Amino acid sequence: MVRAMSRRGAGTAVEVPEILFCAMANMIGQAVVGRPVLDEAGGEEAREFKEMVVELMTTAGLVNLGDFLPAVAWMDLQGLGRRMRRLSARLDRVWSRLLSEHEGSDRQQEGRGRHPDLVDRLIACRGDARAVEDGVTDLNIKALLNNLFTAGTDTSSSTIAWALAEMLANPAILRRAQAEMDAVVGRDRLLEESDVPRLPYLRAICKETFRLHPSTPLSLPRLSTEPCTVQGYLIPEGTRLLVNICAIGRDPAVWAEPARFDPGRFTTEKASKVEPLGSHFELIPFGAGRRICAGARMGVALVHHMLGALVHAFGWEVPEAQGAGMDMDDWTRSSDSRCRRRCLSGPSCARASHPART
Ligand code: HEM
Repeated sequence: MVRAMSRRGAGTAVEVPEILFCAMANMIGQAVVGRPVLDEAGGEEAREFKEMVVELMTTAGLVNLGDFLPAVAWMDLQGLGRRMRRLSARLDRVWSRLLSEHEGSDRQQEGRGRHPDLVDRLIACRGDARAVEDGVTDLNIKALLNNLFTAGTDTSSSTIAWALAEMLANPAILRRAQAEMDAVVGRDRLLEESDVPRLPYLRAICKETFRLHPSTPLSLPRLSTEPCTVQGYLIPEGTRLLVNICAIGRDPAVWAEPARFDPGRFTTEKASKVEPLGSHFELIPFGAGRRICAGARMGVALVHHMLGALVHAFGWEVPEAQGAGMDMDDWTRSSDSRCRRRCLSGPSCARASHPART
């Protein structure tokens, strides 16, 4: 990602969300199918894939009348069911192509021999009734690809885009982060993942972004399997539950000046121990408990490393052509439903120019 950006030359404007999304899909591709899946410079294929992922997440998050009035659900009054089926068919074509390419390439398969990727292992279990009750089917594999690529890409890339946008809006934070990196990493090489434990301010910036801009603001809908009482409220069996992650991160009873982006709040000795991985309930961008995000540790590692690499390697500024500056509104501050899409795919500010530093 950093190489692709520097090839564009100093001072060129880059569409940050696009380039991040592409890098993210490629890293997940590397782990899952053993190769990058998109052209690293972004382009049409990356744009189309990102569009599908964002549409999937926004459509799934819309209020569907049929959920509240089951008697009329079959009419699909808002057309959401039709929209999801169309989208699902488009995505299914992408996964089918990936799966058959994976099987088709003997040379690649030989190369992977010693280091089988996730799909190699799943293919090896296909039809093996001992592995899973009815064996693993192509449909199972495609569903898993769908899960990993959609849940892992836009979540991580929009978090990084928001972090960068907040740093551009607060240049003192950007300068402090770069000073920390210069002291720890220097300017002769790129920042590596192993540097992250020695960069407490970078980690504080990531936590503050997880708090203020969680990529999954209402988590995923869950269903209670038995009745229970929570703080005096009876929740009957079969209730659909949404955890308002966004409101938890902005609770004024817990966070001073909750609307302010202030990584400093995580630099005190006590607050620096608050981690976003589900054991501190005031900060749960990945959910918590048994159904916590399956990729939480990967998500944290990717956000730290990629944000760090971008901030360390380049100087950042908003291009003059952007005019009045950045639009930092998200869906919590607007009744416009398009803002929800914007919140998921990152702020509209994220086109930035990037003279290289490293
Ligand atoms: C910044 C990055 C990410 C954030 C903020 C995030 C957030 C979340 C949240 C809030 C949930 C719902 C948890 C719940 O219901 O309690 C979730 C579920 C999930 N996430 Fe992530 N995620 C991120 C990255 C990833 C990555 C990198 C992957 C995999 C490559 C991933 C895979 C999944 C999967 C498979 C689920 C569904 C788990 C289930 O079915 O219970 N996520 N994520």
